[in-house]
Amino acid sequence: MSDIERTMTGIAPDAGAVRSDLESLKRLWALAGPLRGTVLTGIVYRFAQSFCLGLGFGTAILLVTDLLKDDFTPTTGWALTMTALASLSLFGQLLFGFLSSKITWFAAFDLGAELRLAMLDRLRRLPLGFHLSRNRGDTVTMLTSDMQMVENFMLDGLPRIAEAFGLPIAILIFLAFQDWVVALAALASILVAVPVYLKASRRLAELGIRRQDMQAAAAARMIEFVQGIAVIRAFNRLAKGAEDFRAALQTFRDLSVRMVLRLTLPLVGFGLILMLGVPLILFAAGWRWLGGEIGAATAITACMLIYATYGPLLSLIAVMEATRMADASLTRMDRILTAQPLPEAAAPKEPDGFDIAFDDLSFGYGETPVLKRLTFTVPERTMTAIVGPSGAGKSTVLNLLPRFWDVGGGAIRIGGVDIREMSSERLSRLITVVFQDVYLFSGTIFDNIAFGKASATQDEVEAAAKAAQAHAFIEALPDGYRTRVGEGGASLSGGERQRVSIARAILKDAPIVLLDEATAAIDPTNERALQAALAALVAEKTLIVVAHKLSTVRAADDILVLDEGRIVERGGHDDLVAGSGLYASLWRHWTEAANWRIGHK
Ligand SMILES: Nc1ncnc2c1ncn2[C@@H]1O[C@H](COP(=O)(O)OP(=O)(O)OP(=O)(O)O)[C@@H](O)[C@H]1O
Repeated sequence: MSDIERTMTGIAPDAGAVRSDLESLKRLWALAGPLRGTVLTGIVYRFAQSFCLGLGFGTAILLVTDLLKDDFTPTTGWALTMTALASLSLFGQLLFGFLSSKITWFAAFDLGAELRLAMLDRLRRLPLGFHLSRNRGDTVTMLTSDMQMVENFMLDGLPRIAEAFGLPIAILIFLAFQDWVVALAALASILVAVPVYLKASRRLAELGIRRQDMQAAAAARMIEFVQGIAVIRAFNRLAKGAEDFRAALQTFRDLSVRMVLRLTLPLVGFGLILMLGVPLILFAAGWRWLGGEIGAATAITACMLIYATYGPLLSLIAVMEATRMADASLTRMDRILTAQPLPEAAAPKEPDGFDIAFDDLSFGYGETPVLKRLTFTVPERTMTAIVGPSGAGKSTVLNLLPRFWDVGGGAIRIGGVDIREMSSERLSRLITVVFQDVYLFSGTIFDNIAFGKASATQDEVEAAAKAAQAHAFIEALPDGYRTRVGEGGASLSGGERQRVSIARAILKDAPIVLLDEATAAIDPTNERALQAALAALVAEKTLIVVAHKLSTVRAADDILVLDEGRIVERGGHDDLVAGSGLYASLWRHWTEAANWRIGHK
């Protein structure tokens, strides 16, 4: 793997398992789950369609060999049999062709839908760290083009493999009835060529995965380009964005060319070995005819059928790339499907109350410890503020409560129950998180607020919006609550977005609220509205807030001062400010900054 690939894809070189075609088919088979029966029926129909074509050829053999016999006199029964066989071949091809197309289309789409749902479910259950360490564009590509590759393989590749074998098998059976030596001669080159094909395909596996990764990286660059368009324009870096995309495409192209080059020789080898069957059959047929073992008619028809035997198998060459692409897609999807989700409690417990206890808690995102042996409790319906310098680990404390990550050492208990022993669904109902960065989904304002409670009525949504001081500005929008906001809430101001997110949290009405206060100063009107909104949200709740504002810190029942992942001070505001520790110095800086702002107004 080249440096540029590693940089662009962010994927470790050993991240993709290299599988043979047969192993890939097995993997696909395992993924097909309950649809296996349908998939198999589709393949069997396609095989039958091809077999029926072979029946046509077989009928022709019988017809010619019989007619060429010296002592043969056609009878009505014979004519009827030939007509029936030919009709059966034609009718079978039409019928099985239709059935196979119909059933494989349905199976492919059903499988695609099932796989997408399985992927989304897995994505939902994976720790947040997994998502943050991945490129968002890569996940999107996996859910779109990788899925498409697998669907196409089910729809087209797999049936074509069945088809490639149906006709040759039918012909071989007919030949075997005529003369087993000729049939064996026809089979010999197939037996040697197929392993060559499988080996060649396996050689392509690793390149195929890298090629798909690069394609995903190119798509990711495009997504990044669109998402960061404002920054790119502000810094006049349009050319840089295009350059990155071009570099990704160039690497993708180079890998594709290498793949074709690497494919050429083994595929020519496969074709050559297969076609060696032609002289072999000619020799066998001639030898058997000269030896008087078979009639001239059999020898001639065997020679005529040579290309019908090998032609369909040669079409496997075209299927190889589709197989490799589908396999690469499967390998990429496996990175998600086989990633370890957060463990779920086998026998979930119910919390007794909503007090929170951090018990000797340690945590690091990687090797470096971020939180070091924190022990503190937050009694029910109280407010605890966490303060400290940037990077001290304040947001990390909040991230561990909803299990965005699992703790490294120690435990977090809510109502006496370790959060890992509750069901994730119960834990999610217990906690509302209001982030610094508000995310609104593309949809109406109503949908965005109702996100907090699936069954919310218009009245409930409006009541929550009123409490969050958002009703007035929502009513003033062109379509009120039915106004659509762009992805991320693009069409609203920062303060408006925040109040919509608080309305969403109010509607959820969870007993524990985690609040990562916005650091950016906002205008006084918005600030007042925001404070009122927050007051409505946190009334009667157990609240932990990462505090950046003087008003918030003063209002807290308890203040934790965090520095380099440790609690260095703890207590009420008055006691802490009277001391000479970190809090007193932080407080001095805050008040100086506030006075400075006021003085400069
Ligand atoms: N997803 C992550 N992956 C790896 N390291 C992280 C991640 N998030 C935070 N960190 C690191 O963990 C440490 C604590 O970060 P955290 O965001 O908890 O600090 P904070 O006190 O909230 O800072 P701030 O006040 O600036 O928001 C920092 O050194 C940060 O670089």
